[in-house]
Amino acid sequence: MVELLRLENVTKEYSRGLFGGTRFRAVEDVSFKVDKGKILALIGESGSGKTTIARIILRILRPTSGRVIFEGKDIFAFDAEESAAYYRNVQGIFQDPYSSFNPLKTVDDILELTCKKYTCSEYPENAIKQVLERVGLDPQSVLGKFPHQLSGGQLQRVSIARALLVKPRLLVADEPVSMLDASTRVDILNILYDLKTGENISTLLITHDVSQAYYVGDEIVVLYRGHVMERGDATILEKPLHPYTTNLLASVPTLSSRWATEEKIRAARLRLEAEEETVYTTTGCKYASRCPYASEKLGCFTRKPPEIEVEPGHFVRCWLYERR
Ligand SMILES: Nc1ncnc2c1ncn2[C@@H]1O[C@H](COP(=O)(O)OP(=O)(O)OP(=O)(O)O)[C@@H](O)[C@H]1O
Repeated sequence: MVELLRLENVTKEYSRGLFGGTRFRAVEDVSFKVDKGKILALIGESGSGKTTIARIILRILRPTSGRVIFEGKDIFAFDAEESAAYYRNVQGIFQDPYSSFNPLKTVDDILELTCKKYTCSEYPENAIKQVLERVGLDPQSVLGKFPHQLSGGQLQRVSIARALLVKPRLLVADEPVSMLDASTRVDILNILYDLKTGENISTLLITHDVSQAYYVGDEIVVLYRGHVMERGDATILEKPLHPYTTNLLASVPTLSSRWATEEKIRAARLRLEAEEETVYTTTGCKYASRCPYASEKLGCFTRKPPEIEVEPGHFVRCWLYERR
């Protein structure tokens, strides 16, 4: 496997509170790599730091510490030429396709502008038709239309087509299908899969949905409150080791189980709110207050667990796996 991008101990602190007086770590000591021609799925619940990581990789944010290495070089040490190449090589696809486009411009205008900015081809019209067909759109059905005249699924395909115009090496797709209906979701995930196998394009797929991650992910990274709790190839979702991953998989709804009662939902929400503040200041494991296995004896409440390689390529951040 050939590495394309690597995060090394990335930490991001934000200012919080009145006048930004307190600092808190939204992302802490995160390391993982994305290989060429592979899909890495980054899973995490709301607030776990997924978008922060995406924004760091897209160079919208700088990490407080740690490095992001693309093809062997720190992306925050690039010169102007390398930065321009990076912005071409790494393209973002976002959750809400409607907010990704200027509502006053037609699809042709939008794609031509991208072509002009990146001089994508000698024949922009042909290039545009080609990428639209690559994402399963009939050019005639979308060219000349404004974003609001297209469905969410069509528009998300247009945003992937726009990214493809510049021949990227890596797509950073932040919840790209969470606003789409179930069948359109699968179509878009299939496109990411086809781009990987056909054009060797890697994807960092950010999602809160474990089933999406398992559907297309070659590698999986499970994030909780800014920490990577477990990572490895897709089989880690078949035999999860971290109590958080196990819990996450157990909470995937199935047709045989009905939605929880109002009371249960309210209790869960209250518990999460109560945890919110303590979890960011804990000196121990961030999952300790919810973990059924957490104990004083293991040190879960006082010691931050390191990433432990439990089997080759399978990392778990949990004291249960400490070799004694
Ligand atoms: N600019 C900011 N200033 C202060 N806090 C921030 C800022 N951006 C994000 N945060 C906080 O950092 C934490 C991680 O946010 P982030 O958006 O990265 O999470 P996420 O996993 O993408 O969540 P979601 O799925 O809800 O988008 C959250 O607690 C959020 O409130």
